[in-house]
Amino acid sequence: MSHTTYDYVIVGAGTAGCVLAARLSEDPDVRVALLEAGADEGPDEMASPDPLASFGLWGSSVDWAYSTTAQPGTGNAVHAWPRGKVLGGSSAINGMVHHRGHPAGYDAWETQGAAGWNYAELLPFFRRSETAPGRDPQVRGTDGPMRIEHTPEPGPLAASAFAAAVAAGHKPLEDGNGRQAEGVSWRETNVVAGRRQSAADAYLRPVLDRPNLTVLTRAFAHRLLVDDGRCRGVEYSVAGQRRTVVAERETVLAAGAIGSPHLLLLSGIGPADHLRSVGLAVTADLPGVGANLQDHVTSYVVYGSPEPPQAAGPSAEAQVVARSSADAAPDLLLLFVGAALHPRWTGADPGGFSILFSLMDPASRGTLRLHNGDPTAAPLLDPAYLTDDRDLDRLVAGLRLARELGRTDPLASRATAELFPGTDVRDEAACRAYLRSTASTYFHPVGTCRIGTDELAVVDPELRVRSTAGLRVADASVMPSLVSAPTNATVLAIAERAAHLMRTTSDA
Ligand SMILES: Cc1cc2nc3c(=O)[nH]c(=O)nc-3n(C[C@H](O)[C@H](O)[C@H](O)COP(=O)(O)OP(=O)(O)OC[C@H]3O[C@@H](n4cnc5c(N)ncnc54)[C@H](O)[C@@H]3O)c2cc1C
Repeated sequence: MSHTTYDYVIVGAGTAGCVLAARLSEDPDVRVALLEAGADEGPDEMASPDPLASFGLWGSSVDWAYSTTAQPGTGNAVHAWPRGKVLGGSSAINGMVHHRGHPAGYDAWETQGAAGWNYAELLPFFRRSETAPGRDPQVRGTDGPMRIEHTPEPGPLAASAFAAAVAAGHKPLEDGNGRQAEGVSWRETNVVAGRRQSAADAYLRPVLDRPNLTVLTRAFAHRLLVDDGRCRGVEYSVAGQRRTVVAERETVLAAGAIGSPHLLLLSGIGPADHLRSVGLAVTADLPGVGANLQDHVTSYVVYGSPEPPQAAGPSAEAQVVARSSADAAPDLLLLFVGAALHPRWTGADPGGFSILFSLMDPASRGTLRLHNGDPTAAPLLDPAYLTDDRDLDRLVAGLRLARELGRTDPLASRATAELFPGTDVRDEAACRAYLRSTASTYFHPVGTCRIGTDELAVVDPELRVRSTAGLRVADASVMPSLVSAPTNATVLAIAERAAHLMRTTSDA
């Protein structure tokens, strides 16, 4: 087996891994290796600025193509869980929305035991990640790698949706990522000059010529090398050849909310009973690994419209952060889409429009578990959608809010009919049944290696794995709970902070 030695070994070149590789290799005296199971490039559709075009990437060479276990809370449906497998990871196949969400979602992390993880502490790292010209520089970045272009001029339908949201009582915000986050704003996207800007485009490609940075693609990590309580590196394979890579300082898992807990479990770090049940030796009994799995659930109201179909490409769309009840935290996100979506992401028709409504802080919690000890076998993914009844109640409130928008002018006069759920779905029981049969993923699993200090925490507030020296996790898996926005901007900030922590805190 060939061995190569670096200071830092990062597993996974997704959103977080690209940030970590770029930031850690800024110091010319450290040697950084970045391992990625996918290739360096993928199909041309990856560059498309049209979020709906990303459906075409599902099941392609750049998708892990996971699926959930059958979900009793959504009529026993099995939900497709695409995840990026290419430089840029899921940021190379996602919907490109750039949104932080409401500060309350971050402050809740600290309340749950993630000391020092709140919005105020993360703000410098959000700012460091982006360049948002024309925005308030106290809260938005001015020189970060992720460039946020001005929102394009809205088409008539999108302008009507924004105006209807204001007429329905949602506060108009000049910047949805600015000082105020609750209300209606124009969605920002990771699109630059008409092309997707993944984390690889923003962070990694510009620094690929650094002599102290080695990027290994098609390098599939099988397990961590743990010796005497310390992680020494990673065993991986390229084209069927087994290799090891040694980390003299630290190994960082940035393999995502599925990949990172999966690798910990395959390395014997996780709940001892579960590891033994699949025949793996226990390296460290860490019961929280793979627990706390959660995901945003979404459904939609769809209207027919005589309007000409919206041109594909970067478009201005209205988004609303709202509350399911006056005493709730901001827990609903409504997103206007200028196409008639088919249920559960099975396609879209160009005529008509949709209002997605999503529950942003679900109470339901599920698990990621090993099927067996084979690293190439997909793990069992059970997000336990809508198993906590409070989630369904709040989603019913989301349906009500979305319909209220659809009934409000000037949007109402642009709709011909409510196609889904349809006007016969009215009473509480019918709405609940509609939601159980249509609710699906918003593609934002998190939480499987949660930050904290209690028994079930996987990493401490410096992101060090609680059982094993020389090992951190820095990606979507460390989020204790979901925030009121899609997760990519949050992961950029987590990884920015992780790079800072790695430079300033010891690894033991
Ligand atoms: C279809 C879809 C739409 C989305 N839409 C949006 C959106 O519009 N806006 C938004 O903010 N968020 C969106 N998200 C979510 C967002 O993209 C993710 O939360 C974010 O990219 C997660 O970053 P990460 O670094 O944690 O993981 P990832 O970006 O998934 O990176 C993990 C990387 O690790 C690699 N890896 C995993 N296991 C191994 C292994 N064993 N060996 C080597 N490499 C490995 C993977 O190939 C991947 O490149 C969407 C996600 C999807 C899938």
